[in-house]
Amino acid sequence: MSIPVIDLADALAPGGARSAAVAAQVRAAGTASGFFYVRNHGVPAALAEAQYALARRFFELPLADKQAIDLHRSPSMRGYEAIGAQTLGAGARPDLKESFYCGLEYAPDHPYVRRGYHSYGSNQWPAALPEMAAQCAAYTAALLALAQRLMQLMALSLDLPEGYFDHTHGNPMVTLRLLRYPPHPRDADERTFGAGAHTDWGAITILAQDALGGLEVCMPGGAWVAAPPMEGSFVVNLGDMIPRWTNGRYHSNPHRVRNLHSHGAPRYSIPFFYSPDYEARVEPVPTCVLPGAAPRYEACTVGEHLRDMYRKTYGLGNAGAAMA
Ligand SMILES: O=C(O)CCC(=O)C(=O)O
Ligand SMILES: [Fe+2]
Repeated sequence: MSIPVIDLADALAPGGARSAAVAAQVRAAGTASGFFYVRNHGVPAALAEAQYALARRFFELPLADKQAIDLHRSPSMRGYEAIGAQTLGAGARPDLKESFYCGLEYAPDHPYVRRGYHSYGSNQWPAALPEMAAQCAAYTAALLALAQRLMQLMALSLDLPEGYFDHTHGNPMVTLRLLRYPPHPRDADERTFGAGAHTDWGAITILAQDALGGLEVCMPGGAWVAAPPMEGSFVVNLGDMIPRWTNGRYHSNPHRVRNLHSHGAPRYSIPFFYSPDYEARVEPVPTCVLPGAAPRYEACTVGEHLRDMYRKTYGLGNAGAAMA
């Protein structure tokens, strides 16, 4: 079993001629590993290339410039995270990657910011890269449109009207992350990863990866397979919200990264994490629950789901308090 490639040509607009065919492919991927590639996805190649170029410029800044916008200075989890700051896999060593987080700008008087919803707020930008805010905003807008179209195709794939999830599209929780992985150390043990095995927590992740490779996906039988780069494509994977929405029919599978094949070069990747409106309800859709059967998941909101995920990872300490 491998990771399928889905061509989105003629399926990008509602009612598109190939929408039903694409929905069938989404259903096959969702019930298998929850991973698929997309091509002809509508995001201009020049926009993605500019985003890589920006990521390189950002990570090449002096450490002090990056530390000046440390994530921990931001109430909305935006900014720089140093190498080794995150440990993803159970029993793994801290991840060998550094990153930068940004997202949609929500003004201080936005109700969700006032309510202290996790990651709603404003960005931190490095003073040395004045072009960064506009480039990230343009890339985010393009990826947000793609993510919301994928939610429509997912609705179709579940035998629902394609607009079924549209009411959850307002005030989305969106995180764009720039990642740089140093070369994997030659003497690294089996507990060392660029990113340890994990599932994503949100709804849909759209990943741009450079030409070096290193991403591996856990298939339904438990085998790890490479998800090699494919020019002009993104890797899409379903996050933990989707099993909840589909009553376990679609999967959010573990994946991990090791920068093993780059001949000493750093690997860059740019995941875009999409979650719907923080207040939207997530409950098993009617087409995924047998008549008379109890759903496997309780209804919750997007915010409650994400809070559960943080608690699972960090315990009930600070993260729980910050989300309250
Ligand atoms: O860098 C990659 O290829 C994957 C990153 C990833 O899985 C994540 O950030 O959640
Ligand atoms: Fe991930």
